[in-house]
Amino acid sequence: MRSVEGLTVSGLSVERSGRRLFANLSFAVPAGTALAVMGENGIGKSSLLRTIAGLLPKQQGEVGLRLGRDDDAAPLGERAHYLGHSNGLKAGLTAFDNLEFQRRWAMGDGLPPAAALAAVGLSHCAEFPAGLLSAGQKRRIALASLLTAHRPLWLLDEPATALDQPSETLLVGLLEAHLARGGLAVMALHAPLALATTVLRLGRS
Ligand SMILES: Nc1ncnc2c1ncn2[C@@H]1O[C@H](COP(=O)(O)OP(=O)(O)OP(=O)(O)O)[C@@H](O)[C@H]1O
Repeated sequence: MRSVEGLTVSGLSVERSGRRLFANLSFAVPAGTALAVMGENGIGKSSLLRTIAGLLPKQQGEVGLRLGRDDDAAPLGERAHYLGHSNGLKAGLTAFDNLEFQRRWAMGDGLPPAAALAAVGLSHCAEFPAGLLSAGQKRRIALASLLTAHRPLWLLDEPATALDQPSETLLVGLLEAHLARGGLAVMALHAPLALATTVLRLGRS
């Protein structure tokens, strides 16, 4: 596959527990665009995202992120945010402290926690322990963490889970701003978002 400025996946094969999920999968996600990975439960959407993030081994193939920047040679995982089904929040820490922790852990050069909370409309929850927040509020805190460190590739597994319609609109706004800055997104989705995406539909081989 011809290399593009963006994410390139070529000839990817992944197995879990000895069962092949997909083989020889190739696609490209140009900078400034989003890819929606769709398909039935258990088909391998999360596994694909985790493989791109470097969290799961691949049997064959290549995954590369080239953006024409100085850090092109850096590990992809250091240039990506991965948001899985779990929000990755520490229940006993406040919303603010969760974001501060994640910002430091990612050596973040993005928004400070107060601004990230404001961006997802949760300034009033700053001092709440994350464990006491509602499911949708937790998801919004997880989305706020994307803003605390500039990373070009967002790997989002069903990012709209637990979000009400206004929050889903907020998510789309965050994505649009990220893509407008030349970022990329690969998302596992069951229902399309109100956002222009290319669709990769995984099926049984
Ligand atoms: N830790 C694991 N060990 C072994 N097999 C696993 C593991 N996690 C998932 N699998 C298997 O890998 C397959 C793909 O799972 P995956 O979570 O990638 O699917 P998915 O398309 O994201 O599903 P869903 O829409 O339900 O979230 C499933 O058959 C699942 O049972």
